[in-house]
Amino acid sequence: MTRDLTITAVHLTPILVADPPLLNTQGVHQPYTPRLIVEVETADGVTGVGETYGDAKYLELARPFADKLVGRQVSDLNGLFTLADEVAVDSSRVFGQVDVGGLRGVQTADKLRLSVVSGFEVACLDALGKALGLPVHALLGGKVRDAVEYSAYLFYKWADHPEGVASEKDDWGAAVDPAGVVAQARAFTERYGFTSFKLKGGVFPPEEEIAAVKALAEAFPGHPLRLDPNGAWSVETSLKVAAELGDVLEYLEDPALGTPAMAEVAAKTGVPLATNMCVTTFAEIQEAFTKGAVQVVLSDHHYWGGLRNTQQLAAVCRTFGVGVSMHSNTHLGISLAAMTHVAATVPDLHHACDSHYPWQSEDVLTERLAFDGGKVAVSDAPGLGVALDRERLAFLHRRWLDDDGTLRDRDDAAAMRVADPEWVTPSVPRW
Ligand SMILES: O=C([O-])[C@@H](O)[C@@H](O)[C@H](O)[C@@H](O)C(=O)[O-]
Ligand SMILES: [Mg+2]
Repeated sequence: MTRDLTITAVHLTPILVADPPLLNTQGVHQPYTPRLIVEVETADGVTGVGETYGDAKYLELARPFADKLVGRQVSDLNGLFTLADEVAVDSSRVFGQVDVGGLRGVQTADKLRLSVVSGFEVACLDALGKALGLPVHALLGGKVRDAVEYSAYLFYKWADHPEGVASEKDDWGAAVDPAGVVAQARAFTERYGFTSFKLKGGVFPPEEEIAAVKALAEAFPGHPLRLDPNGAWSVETSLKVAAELGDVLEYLEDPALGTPAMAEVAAKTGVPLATNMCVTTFAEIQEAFTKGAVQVVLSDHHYWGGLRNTQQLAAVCRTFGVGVSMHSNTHLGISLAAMTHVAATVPDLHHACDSHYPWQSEDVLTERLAFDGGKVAVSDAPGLGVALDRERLAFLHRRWLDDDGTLRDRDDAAAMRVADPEWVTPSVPRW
């Protein structure tokens, strides 16, 4: 049997999906957040789907990339990086852009480019898997586990988005103190069976966040707990928090910003440090590992450049005795499926992965992925094992088209200014 794996069409659909008012150190999530859905079609009529960040700067790179992809083989995964280099040269305006201090670490042009590649890589793997009748994990060398564990991703949050903002109502309620955080954690366990918990910090003064983690430790004795202020603390504050919470934390995530500060913290505490901010590219590994700045790297397959790069990162971490797990930003089911396939192939995955998915009430799939006992079962169906709901996709795309441009780029500080006009993104360290 012969198959024609030539890519005959690529469709890019930017969408806006509902997002609750989750607080972080930069502000609050907007009522809708942009994502980009990628579809790759082959000559044989197979379609593969991918998902990545959907802000304008990603779209600017994704469009020329999509044009260049037509005519290539869906199996040419290495070629995606060469193509990205060509697009980067053509789009030198975007390529030169550097934005320091985002929640995803230093946002270099290289990372933007890799995030775009990841959406196409996942779509190509999905198409290839469907064409060959193999699940994505088999294309990655095969699963070593049948289910992947995720942690409950707790956020301080308001009950509603600020008044006057059109948005979907969520049923989580507010969480702005230790009791609210514990109630949210209970809801997570009841709804999804999670057994480990991560609290997004950097929102309230450290003493309040310490109290919240202590309350979690009391409510869920012996369960793995993490706190992630996204680099909002000084070295001194980080060490105080580590001393207070050392007995109950699985790890502290990005307490201080950047490798030198993280190395200073790591040198003076026994609490393991994790990051999705100071090690976000292969180029950042050497300094961080040499200085002993991090004990766990949280891969985000989007900005690491896809599932195969995530496997390579895991291999480097294994070599240096550094742990690996998965970071998450706001995402939908295609990305959760992709994360689950790659996580299923990583041998030493000793920490539950992060996922924002429970916070997303909307999706583009006919059937949402389910957490059972805090785990997602690894699909053995061809490709990712998910199906696109075209009506939902069209509806969410319509929302993107109707937006006047204010929500097409995620801006947590702008969302906060709706509630507090004086708000400016705090300088770092905040405490
Ligand atoms: O969604 C958020 O507010 C998070 O803070 C996100 O932007 C981070 O990238 C992330 O979840 C993290 O672990 O740092
Ligand atoms: Mg983090």
